[in-house]
Amino acid sequence: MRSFFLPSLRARLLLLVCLAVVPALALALSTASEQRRLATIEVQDNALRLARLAASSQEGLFEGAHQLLVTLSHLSEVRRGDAASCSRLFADLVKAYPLYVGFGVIQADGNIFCSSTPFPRPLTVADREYFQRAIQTRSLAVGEYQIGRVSGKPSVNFGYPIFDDAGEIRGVAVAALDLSRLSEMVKKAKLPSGAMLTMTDRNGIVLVRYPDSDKWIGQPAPESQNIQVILSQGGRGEASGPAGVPHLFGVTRLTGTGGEFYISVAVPKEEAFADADQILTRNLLWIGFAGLMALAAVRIGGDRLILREFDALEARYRALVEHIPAGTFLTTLDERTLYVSPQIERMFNIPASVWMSEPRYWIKQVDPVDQEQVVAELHRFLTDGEPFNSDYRMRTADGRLIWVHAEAVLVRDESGRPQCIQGIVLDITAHKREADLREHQALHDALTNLPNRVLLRDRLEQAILTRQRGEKPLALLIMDLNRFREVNDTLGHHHGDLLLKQVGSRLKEIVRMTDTVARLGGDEFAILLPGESAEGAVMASEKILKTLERPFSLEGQTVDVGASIGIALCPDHGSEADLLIQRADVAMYAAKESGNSHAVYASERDPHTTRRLALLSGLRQAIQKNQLFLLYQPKIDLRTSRPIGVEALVRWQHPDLGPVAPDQFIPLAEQTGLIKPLTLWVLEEALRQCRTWRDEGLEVRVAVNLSARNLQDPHLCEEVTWLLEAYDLPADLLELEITESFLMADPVRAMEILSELNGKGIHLAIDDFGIGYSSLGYLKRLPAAVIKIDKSFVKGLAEDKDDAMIVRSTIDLAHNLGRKVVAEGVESKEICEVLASLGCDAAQGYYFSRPIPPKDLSNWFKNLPNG
Ligand SMILES: Nc1nc2c(ncn2[C@@H]2O[C@@H]3COP(=O)(O)O[C@H]4[C@@H](O)[C@H](n5cnc6c(=O)[nH]c(N)nc65)O[C@@H]4COP(=O)(O)O[C@H]3[C@H]2O)c(=O)[nH]1
Repeated sequence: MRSFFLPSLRARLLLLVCLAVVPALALALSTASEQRRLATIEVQDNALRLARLAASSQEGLFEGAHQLLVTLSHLSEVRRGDAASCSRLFADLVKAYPLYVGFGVIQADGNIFCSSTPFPRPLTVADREYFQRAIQTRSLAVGEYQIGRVSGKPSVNFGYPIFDDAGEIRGVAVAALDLSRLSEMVKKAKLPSGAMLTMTDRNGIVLVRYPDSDKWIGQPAPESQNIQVILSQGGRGEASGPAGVPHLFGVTRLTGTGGEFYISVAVPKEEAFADADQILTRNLLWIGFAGLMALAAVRIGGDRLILREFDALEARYRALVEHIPAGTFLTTLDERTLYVSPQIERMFNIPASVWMSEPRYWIKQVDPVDQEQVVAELHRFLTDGEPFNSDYRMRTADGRLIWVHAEAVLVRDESGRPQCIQGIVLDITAHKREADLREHQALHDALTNLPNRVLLRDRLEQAILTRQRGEKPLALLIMDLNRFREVNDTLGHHHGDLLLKQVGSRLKEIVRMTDTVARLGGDEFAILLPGESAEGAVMASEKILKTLERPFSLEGQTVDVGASIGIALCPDHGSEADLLIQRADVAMYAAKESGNSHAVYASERDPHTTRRLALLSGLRQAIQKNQLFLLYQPKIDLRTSRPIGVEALVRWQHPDLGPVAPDQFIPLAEQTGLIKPLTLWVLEEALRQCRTWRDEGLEVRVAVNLSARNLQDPHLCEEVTWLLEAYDLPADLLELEITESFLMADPVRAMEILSELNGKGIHLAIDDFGIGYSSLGYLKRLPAAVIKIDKSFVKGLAEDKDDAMIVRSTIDLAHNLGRKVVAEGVESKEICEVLASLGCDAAQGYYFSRPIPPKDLSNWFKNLPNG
């Protein structure tokens, strides 16, 4: 990570400094260029001025030569044709005019007539251009560079025609200008340093050159080819000078001289630009110096003031990145790893160099099971720019499979273009394991490890959905154990837990793999049977009940528990999970109440159907608004034929539905909890009536029915006692009838409550005896004084031998246990007599009286034979 971006930062700072220097550099260069341009103009102007100055002085010289020759051409020595005197004159004249190397006269044929310099043999100059032109033009002609044939010196000759009196040309007077002397004159011109003044003839041959005149006279001037061009530019220009060195030129042409001469002043460009170049050099030095200073400042100061800060920042960032409990990474857009933090190296035991070794290396480590998902999510991330956020499995170097949580974002530049991918990776294996465990715990029962209600509901929903697609039936069984409470209360919770575990194991053993066994809480289990019809569900229930018949061994204690199973079917009883659970529950209670071990849901027994819900709300109001009333049916002693008490039987006059039989609303009240207020209402009403009768002098024991739910009410005994006290009645004037099958639903609890009630002196009777199959041992322990034989046995007493046998053995059994027997449903004298013959103590039934209102009962009592 170190120096990951600092070098580039430093380089960028240095680059900034360099960029800052560029404008200064450009300014210096453009200034220098301007200065050079101005210097060029100035130097060329100056050169031209000097050239013109030199030209005008040369023109004066040439004019002097012209005058001199005109004068000479008129001298008598010249005109007389005396060569000797002419030569002498010219010899003297040379001394007087040191600028000339010689004077002479040339005859019209070109032969030299006389000369300031003696010449031993005849010489001709007829070929000289100046001579020819002087004759042709009949005026002054100036020649080109030449080496004098008489003087042997370099010169430029002036020729002027000599006319005779007739105006004919007799010859040409000549003056040879000494070029070396001419150069001497030029020396006086004030030339700028390094400048060069040159005079050339029309052939570009140097006549005069300062400096180095001796070297150049008679030589072709290098710049001569450009002279015409420069002249065409107004006399200012640029050309290569001696040794090819570029020069700035000022050039002028000598006019009115009778010849063609050029004077130029040339300054080497180097000299011309010396000032500008010097300034440029100085400026460049300053800029360079300033740049170097800035670079040094950036390198030293930048490092100290800025980069050190960045370094510290980077170190802090690195410390943070490398110490957070997550690995961080940076990749290119084509997933080439640029950086992985040490956490990632440790997490996978794979060094950073391996991660970086090839593009998309990381994807190889993803578990093949998750690869497709990861690649798809990555594709979405890279195309849509949505943050990458995913959990998947990856393989470590040592082959372990770990769960990781990865998040990544695209890092963008200022214009929003993605530059690279940055992200974090967390090892969530432990977390995942915990979450799985938590999920398992949330969905399973801790004791049995079976699915709990939540998971059952979920699976049920799934099964319903699958069924809808496949049109397969589905059965839900809800089961609770019959004697679980007994085990719990007698052997303790530990044994209760063991029992539940064993029940769970047995249930799991006998169901199919596709079935679900769940514990709903307490001793309640559910079994989900997908694809099972009603017949199949009944068979499964029987199988379950059979497997539970085998005794359970709980740490040496052997217990028997039965169970009740309610069955609900999809779609017959509903297509919603909650409804099916509720209906299987209803069926289970129905099974319990009916004394059967299993029952399929039937809407008639369901308190939740529409009619039942309407009844339920009506019943609630009926209790509050006194729409209930009691009828009383007497019980007759079969030996004395005297009444021994009455049974209070509740009636409901529904405002819309008319009379509603207790068979319809008592189970409803039991299933919904309304039974408690209802029982209290009946108890109070019956005791109030008993009080009234007593006040009227009629001492009659009133029997009130209790239901199974009343036996689970811990306040029952207290409330009954309170009512007896409230109506100031002795406890033995109250009898409580409890149906045998209710007792068997929770025998331990029933025993407790009955003992408590009995302890208060209240009479107890077991109702509907014979259908609940109570064990003899249990019956023996019950504190009930009376056993009421169910009317279903009594009815068939005259014809059915089995019924007669049951009634007889019940009477015998009861008597052996010291209990009285009351027969219910006695409708005829014949049955009454059979019962009496069997030793039955008392009877109740239509034969004696139907259930009647209390005032009718008072009359009934009074009308008895022994009234
Ligand atoms: N066929 C026939 N029936 C006879 C004869 N003699 C009496 N009965 C009927 O037999 C039932 C006797 O009451 P049960 O067995 O306790 O059965 C009762 C009892 O379990 C329940 N019940 C009635 N009142 C109450 C109450 O106040 N509280 C509770 N918890 N249950 C009650 O409702 C059941 C039905 O009550 P009822 O309809 O009043 O029906 C009464 C009564 O009218 C007869 O000779 N032949």
